[in-house]
Amino acid sequence: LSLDTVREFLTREEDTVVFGLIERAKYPRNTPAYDPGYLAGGHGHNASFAEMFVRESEAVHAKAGRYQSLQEIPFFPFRVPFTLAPPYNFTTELYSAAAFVNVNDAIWSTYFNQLLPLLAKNSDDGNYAATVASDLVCLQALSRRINYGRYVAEVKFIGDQQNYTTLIRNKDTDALMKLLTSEAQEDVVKRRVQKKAMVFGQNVTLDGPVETGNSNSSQTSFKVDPSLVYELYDKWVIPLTKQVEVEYLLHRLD
Ligand SMILES: O=C(O)C(=O)C[C@]1(C(=O)O)C=C[C@@H](O)C=C1
Repeated sequence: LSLDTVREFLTREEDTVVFGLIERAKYPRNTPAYDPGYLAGGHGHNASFAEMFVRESEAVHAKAGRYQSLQEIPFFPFRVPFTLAPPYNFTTELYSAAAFVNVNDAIWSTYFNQLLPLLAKNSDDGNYAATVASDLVCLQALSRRINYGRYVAEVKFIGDQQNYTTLIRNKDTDALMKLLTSEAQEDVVKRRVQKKAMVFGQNVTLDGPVETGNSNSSQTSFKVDPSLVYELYDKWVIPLTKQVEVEYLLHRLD
């Protein structure tokens, strides 16, 4: 594990996040799928259709061993044994006391409350199952990307143990945040995801050249607004990743 390899992972996840958003943007808001009142009587608590779908899907994934790899953390922790496949002997680069640090709760509420209203058109076509299936893909991609901050933090800790150890001992959250931040890198990431939204989200036709999405072609319309993807990273994805990094570091010497 090195800073280059963890950054490569984050870069590849950008593709998954952007494609996920493009797929979700195919469907309208479909608000009943998120309304706890829609499933009357469900499972004895007020879960929305989206929540039920994610919970049931994750149970299948857990059974298939998806969360044996620490790269992914489910939104709903289970004690479901994985029975569909033989175990794989994963090695982990993470420090065990900090390995399960995650911000899935914050990702969940940010996705449904802040992002979806900006992403999907405000109407209802009844395709709730397909819609929440695409939410699940987005949530998994965002969670994998953001909670990968654990790996980034491990690399940074190993690379500068002396400074990090002092700050961790002092529980100096602000100084940790400062030490792990690279504004130049954040700028690269935000501009790259915006460009990916332009490249992946253009309409491809056989006539004419490939649309480049440059600002003087006013015809160009993208499946997801590239500036929304920039903002998603600027306001949520990067800050939450940094929160994971800080929380991981705070447990790095436990
Ligand atoms: O690449 C890093 O160094 C990271 O820590 C990841 C990340 C990001 O979320 O993209 C977060 C904090 C840094 O300021 C820069 C980028």
